[in-house]
Amino acid sequence: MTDIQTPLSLTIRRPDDWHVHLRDGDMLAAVVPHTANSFARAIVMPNLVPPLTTRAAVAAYRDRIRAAVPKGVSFEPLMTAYLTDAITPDEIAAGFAEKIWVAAKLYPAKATTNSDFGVTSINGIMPVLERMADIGMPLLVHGEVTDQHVDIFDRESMFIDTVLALLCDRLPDLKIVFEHVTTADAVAFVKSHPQNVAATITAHHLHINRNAMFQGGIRPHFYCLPVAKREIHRLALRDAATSGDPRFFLGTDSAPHLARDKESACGCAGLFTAPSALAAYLQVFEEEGALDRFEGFASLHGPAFYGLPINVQKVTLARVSDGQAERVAAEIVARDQHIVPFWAGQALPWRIVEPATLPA
Ligand SMILES: NC(=O)N[C@@H](CC(=O)O)C(=O)O
Ligand SMILES: [Zn+2]
Ligand SMILES: [Zn+2]
Repeated sequence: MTDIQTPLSLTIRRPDDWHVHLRDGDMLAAVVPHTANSFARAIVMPNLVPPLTTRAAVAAYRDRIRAAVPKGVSFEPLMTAYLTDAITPDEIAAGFAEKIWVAAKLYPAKATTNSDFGVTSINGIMPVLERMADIGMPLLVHGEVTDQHVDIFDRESMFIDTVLALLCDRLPDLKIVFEHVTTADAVAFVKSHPQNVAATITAHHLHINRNAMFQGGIRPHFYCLPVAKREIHRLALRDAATSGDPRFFLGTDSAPHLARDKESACGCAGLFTAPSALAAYLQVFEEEGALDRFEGFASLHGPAFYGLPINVQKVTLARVSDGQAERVAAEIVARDQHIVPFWAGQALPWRIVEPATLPA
């Protein structure tokens, strides 16, 4: 008996990535095509060295990103400002009014990669946050406390209790994106707030729990921040992502680092997921029987939160059989940059089949 299976396919508005790191220089050139291939727009994080804190620096970076987009592909970077203790409400509001940036990013100082210039006290930047609430500008938050005495697996839930809940009480109108949530606590927090509090969820946190970092040995390519948590948290994230709740949307947190910087005695945090993220998300929705909710998560909820139009372009994705599946490279080498991607060597279960080339 032959088993003929109709290939499963899905046509949706072209998705956006609401949290990505594109870096600069050769690394930027190496990674932009991977994001632009899957996503129409992306919120680009400002944690360069030095960080992007002025209109001039962000506008110049936006030009460098646009120049790195392959010909024939349409991709629009949505820029963000990096909040420091010193940044002024006027600079933040001017960049927003001039459409140089669409949001500002709060990195608690030393919480994660390139956050040394981040904010040391939320109270200290209250005038900036008040102005953002007034003008409807979203605050994007890396939500972890930085106290090294707090267990690394508790830093997100502790941030909710000691920082985020108080901020939401104090500025109930401020639009907040709780970035790359990793815990059931964060999911519950977002659900218990009105629509002005939302969250991004990464593909990797939907796939791995903390065991992945220690499977048969130490696995630096599964180390990111916030660090992956227990299985119950991964399941809560899968529930939230596939629930259809518009407060949860796609943000890969694709964060490339040179392989040698991760494969080190003190390896840095961040997973390069851009090449495989879309397929990785889709697999989750397929496994959860929620393919009909994928478009909301990937293409509709984010623009609604940011007050931006949804993409006009559509893409068709198809389930590919194992024999025909494209494999993610074991290592991506471009412009002399050696990067190990998420799902290295594995077959991608879904791919974009239409349009064959993404329109400009
Ligand atoms: N997620 C990470 O582990 N790393 C990010 C920073 C961040 O998003 O916290 C990076 O820039 O490398
Ligand atoms: Zn972060
Ligand atoms: Zn990030």
